This record gives sequence, structure tokens and C-alpha cells, in this order.
Amino acid sequence: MARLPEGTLMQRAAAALAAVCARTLGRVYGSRVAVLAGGGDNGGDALFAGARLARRGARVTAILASFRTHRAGLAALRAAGGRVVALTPADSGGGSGGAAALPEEAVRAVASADLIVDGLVGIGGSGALREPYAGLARLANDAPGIVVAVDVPSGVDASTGCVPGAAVRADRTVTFGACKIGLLVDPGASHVGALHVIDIGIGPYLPEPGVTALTAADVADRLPRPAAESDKYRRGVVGVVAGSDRFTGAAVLAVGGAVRGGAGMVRYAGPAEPVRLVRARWPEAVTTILEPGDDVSGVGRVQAWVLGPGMGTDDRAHALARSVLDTGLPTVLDADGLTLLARDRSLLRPNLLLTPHAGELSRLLGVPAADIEARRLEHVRRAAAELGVTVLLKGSTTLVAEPGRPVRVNPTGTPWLATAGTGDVLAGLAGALLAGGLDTYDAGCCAAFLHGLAAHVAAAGPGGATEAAEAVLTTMLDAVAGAGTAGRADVPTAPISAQDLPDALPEALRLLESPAKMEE
Ligand SMILES: NC(=O)C1=CN([C@@H]2O[C@H](COP(=O)(O)OP(=O)(O)OC[C@H]3O[C@@H](n4cnc5c(N)ncnc54)[C@H](OP(=O)(O)O)[C@@H]3O)[C@@H](O)[C@H]2O)[C@@H](O)CC1
Ligand SMILES: Nc1ncnc2c1ncn2[C@@H]1O[C@H](COP(=O)(O)OP(=O)(O)O)[C@@H](O)[C@H]1O
Ligand SMILES: [K+]
Repeated sequence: MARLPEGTLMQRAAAALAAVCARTLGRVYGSRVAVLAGGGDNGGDALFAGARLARRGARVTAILASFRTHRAGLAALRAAGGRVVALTPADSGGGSGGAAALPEEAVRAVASADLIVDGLVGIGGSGALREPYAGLARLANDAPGIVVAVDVPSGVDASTGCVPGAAVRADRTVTFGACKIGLLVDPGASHVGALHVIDIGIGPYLPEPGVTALTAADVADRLPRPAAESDKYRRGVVGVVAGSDRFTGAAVLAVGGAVRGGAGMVRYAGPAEPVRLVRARWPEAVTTILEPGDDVSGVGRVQAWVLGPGMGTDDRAHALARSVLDTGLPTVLDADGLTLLARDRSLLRPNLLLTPHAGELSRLLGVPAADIEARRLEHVRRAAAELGVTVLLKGSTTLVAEPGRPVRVNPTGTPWLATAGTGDVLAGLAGALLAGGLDTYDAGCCAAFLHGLAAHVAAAGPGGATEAAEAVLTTMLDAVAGAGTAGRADVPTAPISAQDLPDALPEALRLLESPAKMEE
């Protein structure tokens, strides 16, 4: 800002915002636009964009939520023929009266708009939206028009993704200069809609990001690949200690993730019944039957372990877990393994990748699961710092934290993954990548990326897999890099089950290669 004439950045932002609004509307002339303007520069962006749309023939009404309004923006809107409705602090959309307490003129303008521009608050917002901002946000959400958020959907904390109160649910978000963390991390991320990241020329002046995301090319670069002189041992042997007579599926799913994740060999060790089922489904796995009280000394050499899914939490499971962890090898610790760790911190070792969901992290940190869901970034950072290991927090947006490194957010997730057993596949997949030589941080990030991609491929089926994967790999990541728009592909999808994931992994891996080549 200091290097440019005053208002230059805002004009760049407003021009791009108006262009997205115009494209969204299709026909600008004669369309109805409501601009919700807060008291800061976010409102300024929205008012200048409103002025541009008004000059192209849109009927624009600005609703001013604050006494303080961006002066030049308001003047531009007025000069372009826009109408203005000013609210007072007494105009409250809150309480049981809901939006009805807002002035009729404002309610009508929003309810009849083809497009609503949310310029209430941007990166300067703090805490839950106050009235009348909150009432306007609710009004926009209930209106039939398309909602375009300026920089950040108002009510979403731009730095954390927390949503402490009412918040705008946008169909599109046009963000300036860089993708904000809160647009990628839930619950904020689910308010964003299609995402446009607009380059306004500030990139070279921004500090190192605190949160990063891997692109398809980044993942492809990191994946272990067999060389001419490879053999199964050098590609990495992963040992899986999972499943029990009661939870046999966990064994089959974790082994499936490891086999399809590219391990040179998978060794499975467990009770007789899961061993029988693993052999039936994955004959390539080398199995060892563990009798009660056995440790893993008879399993053979491995480079990394997957420990925990469905193994139980009794004293025998505890002793078995300790025998795995005492090998000192890199280990994915999941599910029951995490419950054991929560009870007995002496199991903690370096070289661990913990893969908790919010419930499991809640037990590890002694914090209610709802707080973890509400402040995912804070809690994953805290867990990594407190435990001194890599922590992959599963759920609506998967985050990977390691002390001293930026948190990585996984861009490939899909809610179709919310089904029993998918976590077991993730653990196996991450184990294969660890055995292949990746460190716990990269193994976690790459596993989450491939797992999400495989879910898209499986949910879209053979007919839509390519399109669905391209939407994730190209469009979404381009948008984050400022070169396109992110939105989900419009391909029909169907529910998936956990066992679809290992089967979809080969196709996901092939599709991962193609955009990587395109970028070259
Ligand atoms: N940086 C750049 O390079 C560029 C930045 N640009 C734009 O500037 C935006 C940042 O502008 P900003 O700093 O003026 O803050 P902004 O987001 O408008 O919020 C402040 C206002 O919101 C209010 N308010 C706050 N919290 C509230 C709550 N909970 N509930 C209710 N009200 C609340 C607060 O009120 P106050 O607390 O002061 O009473 C004040 O009026 C940025 O997001 C982008 O759009 C572009 O032009 C391009 C260049
Ligand atoms: N709403 C969601 N959106 C995206 N991914 C999700 C969602 N809910 C769960 N997942 C993913 O599904 C998997 C579920 O794992 P987990 O909770 O361990 O289940 P299970 O123990 O049944 O295998 C994780 O990879 C998680 O990130
Ligand atoms: K906004």
C-alpha cells in the first residue's frame, strides 16, 4: 500500500470483484444487486464494485451496516446511480425477531436481489458478528439470490477458519492477494463456495505462510517410485498390527491401504481370524498369527509400522503396542493405539505419525471434541507441540502439524469419506509411504491427499473419475495459487464404502501424474 498511489489496491480488488459478479450474473443490465457494506475497507471494495455494476446498468442498492462507511466508495456508488439504505445500531436482526427487525427497505432489497455482495467484514473482522451485521448475514443466507463474499465470508475468521457466530454462507468468495487460511480450514471452509483468488500484486511482499497445501505435482514429486535396481525390500516393508477377533475389518482395510499404497511388502500380524480374512482378500500379504501374549519379535523385518486400528485396548493390546513401539521404527499410530497412548504417555516415541479424529484428539489433549472441531488449527498445532510428534487431524478438513513446520491443509477431502473404516485405509496408506522412505510429515500429507483423491474417484465411478479428479487437482489448486476458480466438479456421485478406497487408489495415482505433467 505504501508503494502505490492511495486506493490502487482497492481498485484492483473492486475491478476483479465486479468482473466475477458480472460473469456470475450473465447479464448485468437490469439485474438487481444488493451490496452489504460494513464500516471498513471490505465495505469499500464492495461499494466500488457496486458502482462498477451500476455503471453497467445493474440496479444496485447498498445497505450500510455502520455509521462509518468507506467515504470514496459510497460517493462512487452514489455517482453511478446506486441507492443507499443506512441502518442504525437500533436496527437489529438478532433475537427472536430475526431479520424482521431490520428495516423493510433493506429486507426487500436483499430478498429481491439476483446477487448479494457481502462486504460486511473481511480480514479486519474479530469475534462473532455483532448486530446489525449478524442479521444481515442471516438475511443474505435466507435470500434466493447468489451470494458473493468479498475477501472472506463475513463471520468466518480469516486467520483460523473459526466461525464464532452468525456467518455468511457464500456461493462464491473472491479473495485478494493470497488465499486466507480460514477459507481452507473448516468450519470456515464450508462457507466459501467456489473460490477465486485474485492477484493484486502484493505476493512478493507477503511473509512466509503459516499454513500450506501440497499441489498434485508436490505429491507426485514426493511419492516413492521403484528404480530399475529396486526389490521388494528396498521399496519398503510395512508391518500392520491391527484388527482383532471382534474387529476383523480393520485388519483387511489397513492392509488394503498399505498394499495399494505401493509397499514392497506388507506383513500382517494378528489373531487367527483376521489373519484368515486378510489372506483371503490380500493374498500378497505375508501373515503371522499372534497368540495372546505374543509380541512382534517373530514378524520379520519391517521399515515402518501401522499400529492400532481395531486392535483393542486391553492389557494384551497395550503390551503388543509397546513391543511395536519399542522397535523405534517410524509408526503410524491410529484408533485404539491412540486410546492406549492417551492412557499411557510413556508409549510416546519420536518418529510417530498420530492420526486422530476429533474424538481421539479430545482424549489425548483432555479437551472436548466439540472445541477441537470448532478450532481445528489451534488444536492440531497444540497437539504437535505438546506431544513433539507429527499429528494428522482427520475430519472435514484434514490438517497435518509438526513442531517447527507450517501446518499443511489437505485440499482433496470429500464428505463421502465420512463412513466407517476409511480411517483404517488411511493408516495403511500412510504406513506404506513411511516404509517407502517419506518422513512422518510428508507421509501424512501425501496419504491424506491420495486418500481424498481416491474417494473422489470412487464416488464419481468410472464415468466421472477423470473429471472429478481434475476438478480437485487442477481447478482447486490453481485457485489457491491465484490462477483459476475452485469449485467441485458437477459429476454425479454415489456413496462409497471404505473398501472402495484401496481399489480406487491405482486410478487416483495415475490421474495424479497427468496434471503434474501438464504443469511441466
Ligand atoms: N490488505 C490489503 O492489502 C487490501 C485489503 N482490502 C480489503 O480491506 C479489507 C480489510 O479492511 P479493514 O482492515 O478496514 O477491515 P474490515 O475487514 O473491513 O473490517 C473492519 C470493519 O468491520 C467491523 N467489524 C469488525 N469485527 C466485527 C464484528 N465482529 N461485528 C461487526 N462488525 C465488525 C469494524 O467495526 P469496528 O470494530 O471498527 O466498529 C470495521 O468497521 C480486506 O478484507 C479487503 O476486503 C482490499 O481493498 C485490497 C487491499
Ligand atoms: N466430513 C468429512 N469430510 C471429509 N472427510 C471426512 C469427513 N468426515 C470424515 N472424513 C475422513 O474420513 C476418514 C474417517 O476416519 P476415522 O474417523 O478414523 O473413521 P474409521 O475409524 O471408521 O475408519 C478420515 O480420513 C477423515 O478425514
Ligand atoms: K466479507
